[in-house]
Amino acid sequence: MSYAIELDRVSKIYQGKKAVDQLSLKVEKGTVIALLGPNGAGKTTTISMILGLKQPTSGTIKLLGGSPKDIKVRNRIGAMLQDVSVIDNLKVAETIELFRNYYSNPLSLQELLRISGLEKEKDKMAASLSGGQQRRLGFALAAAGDPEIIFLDEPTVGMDVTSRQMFWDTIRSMADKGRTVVLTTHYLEEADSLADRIVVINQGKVVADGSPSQIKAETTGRVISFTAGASVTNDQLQALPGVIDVEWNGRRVKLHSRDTDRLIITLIEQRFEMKDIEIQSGGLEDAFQAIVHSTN
Ligand SMILES: Nc1ncnc2c1ncn2[C@@H]1O[C@H](COP(=O)(O)OP(=O)(O)OP(=O)(O)O)[C@@H](O)[C@H]1O
Repeated sequence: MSYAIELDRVSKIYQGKKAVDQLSLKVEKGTVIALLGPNGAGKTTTISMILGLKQPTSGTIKLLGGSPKDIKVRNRIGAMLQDVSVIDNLKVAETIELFRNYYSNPLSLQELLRISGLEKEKDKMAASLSGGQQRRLGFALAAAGDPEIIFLDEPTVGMDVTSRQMFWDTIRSMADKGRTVVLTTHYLEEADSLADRIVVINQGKVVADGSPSQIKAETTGRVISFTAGASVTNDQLQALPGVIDVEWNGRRVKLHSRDTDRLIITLIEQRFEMKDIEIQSGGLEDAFQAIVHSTN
């Protein structure tokens, strides 16, 4: 099996602090993979190392079977990083043309303007675009060489709802053409809707890995939330059978459990002081919170 990306026990240490810790990951070609994790988890550092922009402290990385620093490999990938910097005094179309010229088989200017939704802005100065439009230009530049793997670091930050939906459609059509897409995002809905595979990173380590439905099913099951009376303590709740995680927000409590039917009966039998009880099936948001909580 040839993988698009292979990381073998990769670590990155900054001034004695481990940003990425013995991370191993294999990504099959044609996958849309989302890296999720709280701020500072190590997502951007991981992507920068895969791209050859940062050197791992230890471990090995293969990109399309070769070295991330190999120019032939680099020509087959595209990246949209968090800070898109535009070139002064160039129009949108001119900027895209400049990038197209780097590649032997670029997508056409027309196609790039279309997939980034910048047809109307093509004659505007790139520096005058709004934040969301600049990110779309960043996407057009990342896609310019018709890459086999495209890396998107927080791609939809600052995009309005329409742009985001259009962007998602574009990502899906890239995946349909067999392209590998690696994205980091804080929008769990985005990961849920786009990704075949979600890898949750916390403190530089992979703490969960699976399809969105596997992540949801394996980790949380369901959630009971209620407003707890003054007598209810965290220790009492943690000790209840089947409780995976307890989250507090003021006096509002969220109990994660695989068997909420049994748990609600226990809570009532033990006469816990509860108001405004809700039972929800856990979504990706809850799964994510539970994973991060339990691995902190
Ligand atoms: N150049 C650097 N020098 C020192 N520490 C750094 C450097 N870059 C990142 N770090 C630290 O490494 C850790 C991982 O950072 P990284 O940017 O990879 O996280 P992230 O998951 O992308 O976060 P976010 O979601 O906030 O973008 C953090 O603790 C960060 O402070």
